[in-house]
Amino acid sequence: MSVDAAPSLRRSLAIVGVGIRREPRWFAFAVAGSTLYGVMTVLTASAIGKVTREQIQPAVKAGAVTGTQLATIFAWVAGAVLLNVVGVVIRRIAAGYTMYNVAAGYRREVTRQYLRLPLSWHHRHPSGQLLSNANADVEATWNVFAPLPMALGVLVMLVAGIVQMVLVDPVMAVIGLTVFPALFLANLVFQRSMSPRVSRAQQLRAEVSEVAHESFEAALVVKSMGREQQEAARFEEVTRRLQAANVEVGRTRGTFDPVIEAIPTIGTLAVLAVGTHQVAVGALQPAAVVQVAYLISVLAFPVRALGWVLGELPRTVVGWDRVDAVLKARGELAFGDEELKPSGAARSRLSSVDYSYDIVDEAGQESRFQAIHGVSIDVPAGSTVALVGPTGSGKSTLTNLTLRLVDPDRGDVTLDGTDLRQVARGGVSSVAALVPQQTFMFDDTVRGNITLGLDYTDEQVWAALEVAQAHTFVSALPAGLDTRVGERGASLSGGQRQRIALARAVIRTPQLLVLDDATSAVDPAVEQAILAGLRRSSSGTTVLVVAYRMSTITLADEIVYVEQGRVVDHGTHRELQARCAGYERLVTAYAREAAERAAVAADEEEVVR
Ligand SMILES: Nc1ncnc2c1ncn2[C@@H]1O[C@H](COP(=O)(O)OP(=O)(O)OP(=O)(O)O)[C@@H](O)[C@H]1O
Repeated sequence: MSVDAAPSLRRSLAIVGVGIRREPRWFAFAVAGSTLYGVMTVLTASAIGKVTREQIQPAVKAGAVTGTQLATIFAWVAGAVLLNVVGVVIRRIAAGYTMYNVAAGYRREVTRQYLRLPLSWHHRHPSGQLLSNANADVEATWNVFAPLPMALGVLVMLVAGIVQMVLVDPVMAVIGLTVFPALFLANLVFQRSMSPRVSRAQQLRAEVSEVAHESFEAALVVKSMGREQQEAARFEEVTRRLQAANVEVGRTRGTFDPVIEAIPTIGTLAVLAVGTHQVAVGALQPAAVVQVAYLISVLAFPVRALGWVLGELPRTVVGWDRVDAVLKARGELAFGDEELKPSGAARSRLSSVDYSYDIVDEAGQESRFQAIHGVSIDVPAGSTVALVGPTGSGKSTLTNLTLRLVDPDRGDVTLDGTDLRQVARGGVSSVAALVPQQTFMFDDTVRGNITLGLDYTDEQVWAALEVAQAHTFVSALPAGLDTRVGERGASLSGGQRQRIALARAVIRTPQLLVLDDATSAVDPAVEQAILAGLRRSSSGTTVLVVAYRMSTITLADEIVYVEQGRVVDHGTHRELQARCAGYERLVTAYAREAAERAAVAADEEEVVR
């Protein structure tokens, strides 16, 4: 074995050990079943030797076979086969339980870890890769449990078989003992050439799933931009590479398989050649030759089973490395044990906060981009504060910081004076809610999308829908609250989805409600009604709203104006208009856009009349 193959074998065995420790009982059952099979196979050889000696040879000599002889032969062979079958059934069932239980456990862990890891980690990992980690990689890691119990159990068979061979005839046993090392060596060479090829195929399988996922996700862009051909070509390119890698794996297997198959057959032929000569010179009984020839052919199987395990081990290592990278991913948010007060509007503060994103370029080089520079924002309890700033100025990043979806690199973020890093897990989300730019709908009913499984009454749901100005359209839906919205809310318009997402936040009566451009798809009049409704219904709520419309901005008690990740100014709309040139320019543009839209709407009305 090469120098670098040894640690990899040791590593893969260590990984297998991890799996065994998770399902020791089922694994022990599987090995026991396999051992029964191994022992019975060897005993079958003895049974064949015995019936040859005691029943077949006399029958051949007599030139006729009696009913009793036939029945005895049948009873011995059938008994041995039955016990073999029992061993196989136990091993298969228990190995299945071992493999699927361990894989299911790891799938759950990977998924739990995804949900635990902060947004900053998710920013760096495409969802196709996550799918592949939770699925193909977990499978690749634990597939080894299919052949492993058999390989371990039949080791017993190998030892017992060799002992039996030596007992039957030492000369012929020497032939056997040459066959098995040759077979094992051929298997080792086979595994060494397979290992890199199998690793590459596994890596490419993950890549195919990543590209496929991205293509399906981007279906709308691809179709609307007429990029079907290019996207199909991109997918084809990666699948071709996978195809080539799999063909390479098949070719290697195809080259070795005949050699590995041929070795025991050559051994059996050698035993028959030497054996018949020995029988002819009267040195050996025919039964002994039959027994040893049978042993060589059946013992080739355990050696092959060991080969299958060795064949699976490279995939185990590749799969494990990818799964383990997720499980060991750092950056999990640490939680404290502070509780936030259960009700009443909360005061939210950011003090001298810096935040940087990790960026990975085409060449895989990591760097950091500082998006937020020394920002301090105070949102007094019960107030409505608007965040205003040009595109890319850091507004969404600030909302993420406010709700501790990410932690600042420097400075701190508090709710009612408690540093969010000290709050217990789940504490922040139980008192604060975010309605993000991109709304997500589950393929569930309207009710399910609002309650998210919590126990709210229909009255509460309708009240939240009313604040979100969604009650009219929901009551007009065919099944009202029970209407299914389709995958990602496909059966709803963008504005309707936003209003359901808003109702989802409102029903929780949060102490802090953060709206990140959450009403962009509803028309200004409805938006005005929503914000007025929020103010009326939410004396117990503080609202931080990322605003793009004059109507939203003028409703706020205070406006914070940001540019390039820095707070440039804050105050009332009038104050900022008077003293902040950047703000003035931006809101003038918003006002102009609103006026143009109103003019178009008026024209359309005129045409209709
Ligand atoms: N996941 C990310 N990785 C790297 N950089 C990011 C990431 N998300 C945002 N940025 C960068 O951080 C800066 C602030 O982005 P942010 O989304 O907070 O701006 P914004 O003011 O909300 O923009 P918009 O008004 O367009 O929604 C931008 O320059 C953006 O390119």
